[in-house]
This record gives sequence, C-alpha cells and structure tokens, in this order.
Amino acid sequence: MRLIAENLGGERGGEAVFSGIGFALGDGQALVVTGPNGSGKSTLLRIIAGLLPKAEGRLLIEEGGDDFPSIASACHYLGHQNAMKTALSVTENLRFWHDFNGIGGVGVEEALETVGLGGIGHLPFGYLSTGQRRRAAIAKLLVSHRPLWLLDEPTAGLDKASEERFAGLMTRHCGSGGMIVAATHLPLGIEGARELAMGHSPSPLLGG
Ligand SMILES: Nc1ncnc2c1ncn2[C@@H]1O[C@H](COP(=O)(O)OP(=O)(O)OP(=O)(O)O)[C@@H](O)[C@H]1O
Repeated sequence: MRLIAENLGGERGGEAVFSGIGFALGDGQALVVTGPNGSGKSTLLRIIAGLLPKAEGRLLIEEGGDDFPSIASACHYLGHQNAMKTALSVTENLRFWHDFNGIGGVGVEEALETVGLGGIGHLPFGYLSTGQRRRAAIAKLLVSHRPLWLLDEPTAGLDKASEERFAGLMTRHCGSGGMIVAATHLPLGIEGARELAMGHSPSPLLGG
C-alpha cells in the first residue's frame, strides 16, 4: 500500500497555509511533520484524513485492496481532541470506536493493558487525568486494525514512560507494515522515520 501526496496545497478561512507539499509513503514507513506554530501541520493531517478539503494537488492511496480502497477507510485519525465521550466509561468509548472503525485489532482490555490503563475501563472517561485520557485515545488505535495512523501531537500530555511505550507501539505498527504520518514538536522515537519540515516553501518532494 502507498500513500501519495503530490503538489498538495491547503488553506484555512480562504488564506493559503501551505503549497507544494509532496511525499510518498510505503508499507512500514513513517513521516514526521515538523514546523513552527501555524505552519499547517494540523491542516495537512486533517486534509489527509478527509476532514478538510485540499486547495490543490493530488492525494491518494494505492494498492489498498478491497479492505482499504480509500484513505478514509485506511486511516485512524488522532487529533488534538481525544474524541471520547466524558460521560461514557473508557470501555464503552473504545467499544464505540471498535464498532465504528472495524475489526482486526486487539480486545478492549488488552488495548488498555498495552497503554498502561489496565483495570480502569469501568471509569467514566471524564474521570481520567490528561495523560490517561491521551493513553485511552491511543488505545483506540489498537482496537481496530487500520494501516495508516494520522497522529496530531500524539504525545502531548504523556509522561516519559508513556512516551516510550507509545514509541514502541509506533515502531511495531511500522514493523508490521503500517504507515504513520505524525505532526509533532517533540521527538517521537519512531525508528527510521523521515521528516517533512513545514514552513519552508516550496516543500521538497520526498521519495517513497
Ligand atoms: N478555522 C480556521 N479558520 C481560519 N484560519 C484557521 C483556522 N484554523 C486554523 N487556521 C489557521 O491556519 C494556520 C495553520 O494552522 P494549523 O493548526 O494547521 O498549524 P499547526 O502547524 O498545526 O500549528 P501548531 O504547531 O500551533 O499546532 C494558522 O495560521 C491558523 O491560524
């Protein structure tokens, strides 16, 4: 499977935010998107996820087969917001996302153990601390299999141990053929990741 972006442009409120972005990602590859505040990292991720229209260029997934014919069907999107209902329990939230995103992941309890939240699935999501909320949102990536992870500042609020645990999860995801595009201000520790530096115009076309 390949994720391809060619000459991509993005705008917000009618103003161009970036243009000329190009990259190609193949199985097992990760792209870390860096750049100053306002350079368009979140905008780029939201465009890839299909949550915002692109202003120009081409964006497609190749060889996704019947299971993943489009980027929308192939991706998990983890935004700044955790996208969890505070009044529902952690388990109920993760069951919702499993039903929404599809099969192929691990069970809810195993996902919670993996992010270091074993035994707290019964608690309302709203009871969790900031870092625990982020870890529960990361568990969402594990309860359904989707090959492309789009991650917007995924480690914001995580403690050191959780950062390291998540670096291992991302490296394993790529090791099993998954792809990652992650916007960040912090080192993520994904082995072998390439970097796309936003805020420089035009952006170089990265080979795949
Ligand atoms: N809804 C909106 N309407 C108009 N402009 C917006 C909107 N959302 C974002 N912008 C602008 O688009 C630009 C890019 O924002 P974006 O959130 O993509 O940047 P970023 O690189 O992710 O920043 P940060 O590092 O602060 O998260 C900024 O100048 C921002 O003010």
